[in-house]
Amino acid sequence: MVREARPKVGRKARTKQGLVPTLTEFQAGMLEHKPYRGSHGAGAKRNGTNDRNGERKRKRADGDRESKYLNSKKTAGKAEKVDFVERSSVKKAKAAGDDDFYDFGDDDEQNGAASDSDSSPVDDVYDSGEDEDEEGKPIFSDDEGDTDLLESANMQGLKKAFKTVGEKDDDKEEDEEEVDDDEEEEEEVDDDEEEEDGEEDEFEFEDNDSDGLVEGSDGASDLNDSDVADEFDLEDDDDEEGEPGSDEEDVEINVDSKTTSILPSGQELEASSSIAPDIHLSRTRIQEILNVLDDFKKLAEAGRSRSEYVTQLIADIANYYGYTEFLAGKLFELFSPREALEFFEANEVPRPITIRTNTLKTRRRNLAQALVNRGVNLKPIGNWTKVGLQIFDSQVPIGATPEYLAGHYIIQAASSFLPCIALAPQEGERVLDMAAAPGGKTTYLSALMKNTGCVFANDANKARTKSLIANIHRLGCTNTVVCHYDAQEFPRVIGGFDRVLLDAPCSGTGVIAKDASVKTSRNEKDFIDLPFLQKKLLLAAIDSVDANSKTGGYIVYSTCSVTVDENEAVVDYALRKRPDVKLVDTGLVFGVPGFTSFRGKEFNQKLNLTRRYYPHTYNVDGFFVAKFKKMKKKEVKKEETGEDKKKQKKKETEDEEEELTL
Ligand SMILES: C[S@@+](CC[C@H](N)C(=O)[O-])C[C@H]1O[C@@H](n2cnc3c(N)ncnc32)[C@H](O)[C@@H]1O
Repeated sequence: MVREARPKVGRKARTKQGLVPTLTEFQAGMLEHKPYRGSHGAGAKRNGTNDRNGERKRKRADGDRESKYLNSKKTAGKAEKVDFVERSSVKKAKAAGDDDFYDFGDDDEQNGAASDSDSSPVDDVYDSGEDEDEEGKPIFSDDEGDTDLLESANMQGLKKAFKTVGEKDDDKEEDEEEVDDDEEEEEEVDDDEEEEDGEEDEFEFEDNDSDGLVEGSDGASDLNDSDVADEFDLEDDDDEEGEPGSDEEDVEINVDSKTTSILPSGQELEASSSIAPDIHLSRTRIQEILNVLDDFKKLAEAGRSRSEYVTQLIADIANYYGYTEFLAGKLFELFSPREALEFFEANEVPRPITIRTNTLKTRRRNLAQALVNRGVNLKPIGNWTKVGLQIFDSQVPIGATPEYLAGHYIIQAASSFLPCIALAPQEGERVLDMAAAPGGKTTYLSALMKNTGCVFANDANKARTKSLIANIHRLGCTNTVVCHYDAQEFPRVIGGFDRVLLDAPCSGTGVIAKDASVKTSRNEKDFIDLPFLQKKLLLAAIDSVDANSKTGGYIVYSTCSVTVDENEAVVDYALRKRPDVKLVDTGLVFGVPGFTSFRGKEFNQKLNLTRRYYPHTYNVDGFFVAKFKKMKKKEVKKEETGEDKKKQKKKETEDEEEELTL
């Protein structure tokens, strides 16, 4: 029986006791991982590469944090339950023969299963995320090259992360289905051959989830609900509130006794400013403050304002997770306090390894079969993509298989598929990919166009075009022209495109799980400079599109950042500056609608057509996608009603003010 855990939209962790599970608990969860499919299961071995110093450091820091936390839990009399999780996990690890169970920070050998940047013959291709732009900060790409920090087993980790104490398994599917053969019919390779050789029967995917998201779990645990409850001592948590010994009661007692002392006094604050921050104090207080914020009237200390609690909460989050207070605050304000915590927790866990089938060379089922034969455990990502595969574990380096070298697939983050799907380029069109390196999206566009028409793949950074060219060659994209202009120079360089993709340079706040340096490297100036560049690039993208294109006239803007400054604010600006474009539906089947207002700022109401993606909701990188349609002159006139004109006037005044700040 296959059991699936899928993070859901807006799902809240039920933290009746303590925080969502810690990294140690996440890792403990990994040991339950079993291969979803195929007879070459590599057990709980995790994927990764040798090139992961930053990641190791982060994990060590997390390990330290965890052990500190466990110590603090013990002193707080809570040790038993946490300790039990540890002990039972160790037992499982031993049973599974996993000697490296505690070696989370130093797993070079274990991680040979994924793209190995040290040994891969295509080293140069994997440079994104490590390259530096002119300011010396990384340019973020969610594609190949960044994936070498990913680990397959984290899906189970996320499952544990969001399955907090007492939560029911309501999101698990027990039914297995074969993937509908119809979906394969839409793939590029001719179906007829397939039917003749009857390969459908040879390779059946199981259970393609109807919600179409990236799996939040390995989907392979054979524990049933009661096993899970036994294993992690969850039974009590489903008890009625207030029952003796229930965790609910623990929380109440905890809160009652601490409401007066959660926030530090002035003296304590002064004293703490001269000593090193206490991570386990922060962690405990995070939960206590969340409890207070849940029921402020009842639980707040007299004379303390909500903002005092929020300020302390942000400081504790910054301290515990290692962010600057500035960035912690900026990200915190996107969510409710509890959801913010889910977001920060999800940033501590790598996203699943995913690959995209290159339909110019093969079809997904053939690729899957070939990889299964090599000892790769995988399954389709979800219903929303016919070309994506999620890798659970592998006995071979995913970045160096013969299929990889032959260009049958590219290692690509699932979120990175989204802008290409939204752009939906058609055969025979002229398409511009304005910021293309290392080419994950360019090569997808090329495949969607079946190597017809022309994709202009541009990147301002000449060094990065090396990896772009390498990917284009490896994947056999013959309809592509590479250039390296500052994209602001379009359409002067060349214009009149049917479609333009602007996957903009951004702060990378959606990919913190991949690059923890974002936590401390981004400052206020970045969130002025980057949107400034993004706005200019977006206007250039719009101006490069032919409104009279017979088949297109579309622009897609995307970032792997979750901040409003880099997303809705940029799109709203473009709508004001270019009345000949309107937002249209992205066609993406999942994603949270973009903000139509944020912290007192009103945006164009059509911003609800844009889509946001978060690691904690969909187990994909944080991402943003907006799709515009450039209108013909006649259409623009029709759109402009009297009401719109009034609004336009108001916006123009705002624009002028904004110009002054830019
Ligand atoms: C998010 S990455 C693009 C990832 C790429 N679309 C992919 O899918 O592989 C952003 C890219 O923008 C490029 N870039 C930065 N400023 C640029 C500019 N002014 N014009 C064109 N490209 C620029 C960077 O070199 C970087 O490769």
